[in-house]
Amino acid sequence: MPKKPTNAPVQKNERIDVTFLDLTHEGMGVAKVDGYPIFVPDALPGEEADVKVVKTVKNYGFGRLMKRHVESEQRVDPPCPIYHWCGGCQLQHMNQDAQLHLKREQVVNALHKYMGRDDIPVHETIGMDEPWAYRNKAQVPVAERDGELIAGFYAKRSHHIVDMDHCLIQGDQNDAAIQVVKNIMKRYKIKPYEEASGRGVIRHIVARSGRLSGEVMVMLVTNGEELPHKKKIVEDIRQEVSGIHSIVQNINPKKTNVIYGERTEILWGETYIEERIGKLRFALSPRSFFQVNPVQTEALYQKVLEYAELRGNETVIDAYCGIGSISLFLADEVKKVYGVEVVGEAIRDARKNAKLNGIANVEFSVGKAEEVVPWWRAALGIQADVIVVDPPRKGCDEKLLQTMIEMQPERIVYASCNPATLARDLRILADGGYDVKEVQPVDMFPQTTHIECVVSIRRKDM
Ligand SMILES: C[S@@+](CC[C@H](N)C(=O)[O-])C[C@H]1O[C@@H](n2cnc3c(N)ncnc32)[C@H](O)[C@@H]1O
Repeated sequence: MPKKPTNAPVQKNERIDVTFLDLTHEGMGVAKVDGYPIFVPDALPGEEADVKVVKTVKNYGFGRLMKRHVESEQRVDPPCPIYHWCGGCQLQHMNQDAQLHLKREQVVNALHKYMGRDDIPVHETIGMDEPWAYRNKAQVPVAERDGELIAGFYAKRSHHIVDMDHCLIQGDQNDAAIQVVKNIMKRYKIKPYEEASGRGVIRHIVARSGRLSGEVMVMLVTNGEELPHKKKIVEDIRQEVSGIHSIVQNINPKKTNVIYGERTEILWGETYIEERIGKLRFALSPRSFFQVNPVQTEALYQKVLEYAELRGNETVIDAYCGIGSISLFLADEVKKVYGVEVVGEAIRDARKNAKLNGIANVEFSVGKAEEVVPWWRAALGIQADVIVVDPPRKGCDEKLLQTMIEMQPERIVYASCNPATLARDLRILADGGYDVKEVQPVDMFPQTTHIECVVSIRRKDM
């Protein structure tokens, strides 16, 4: 008999009747046996079921749902035929209202857990009218299985590709472009990259599109310089991908899970495609970060603008500015915006975007926000009235937070894609003399557990 791990009140293969109380970030139902959590795929809060325990470790276990006794009113049939295998979405089995509610709860819980605060107003999540076909970028790994070329997202918790003909959250143009490239690879017998041996040619197919411009960029991420039948492949992509504007090759010879290599070469067309948010035009280079859901990006930026409470005479810092989209969105309403971003290519795009939109009161710098902002203050005497931060999932660097506290801007607007690091950082700002006024969650990633939010923060004496 297997040894019972400490704290586990159940054993592997045991059958138990449970009631689900919660959902994990990966969309698994959470049930508890004597306080010991058991995570079960395809189970929703409020449901009751017969579960087989499949794994136990010290502080939690996993189960498989054998029979559902009570079904949640929030449950819907997931429209995607591969939903249960593919790891791309986690919430298709939950109706839209319940998804929005769950996302708000994630934020409320993080504020409670990491800040010990239950008094900060968290608004209802702003959802999409049509929460499908919203993504403007698809990066799809390719492989060979049983002699067949497959392309799709990784299965949940694995590196096993689930072959896909159609993705319901992808924009239609990207979706079609991925299938075209997959067929072209078959036509010219281009070998996909093989993780184990490090051999093969194409690692990922990437398609990016501008929702309003209709322009499409196809990027082939290859294992080396060589791309057999390059000319024919480029010609076929030009003929077969609707809206094609740019074809690029990114070279990644390293044995790594990181998708992109350092070098990117243009094979045909422009070096960028265009996207629009509100009245602004944005040029997107192959490697620059851009929000994946342009419809909701506009809602997010409107909130940033509202929370910035601009009067026209402010100096604003936009830290983690990407291709300068927030800086440019605010520029009309202020005296000056300084943007800082660590990726040089994104800053080149930001400058190009400023010109494209005829905006002159913005200045962009390449570097780490935590190094550049203190330098702006010390060497150039820049004093911000408003600071906007939009960091990656790991949140703001503590040095940047300290600089912000020392700089004493009247208002801070924090856009975040990770409630846990957001709450951690808000606590530092609150301890540094700032009031966290309110939080607005925005559903940038329908059908997934991810959530974005914008927070209004004010200096306490204001
Ligand atoms: C969530 S994105 C936000 C981009 C932009 N505000 C937007 O709305 O598209 C975070 C950005 O921070 C950049 N970044 C990551 N670490 C950084 C750092 N230490 N300093 C400055 N930028 C950084 C990333 O390259 C990325 O462009």
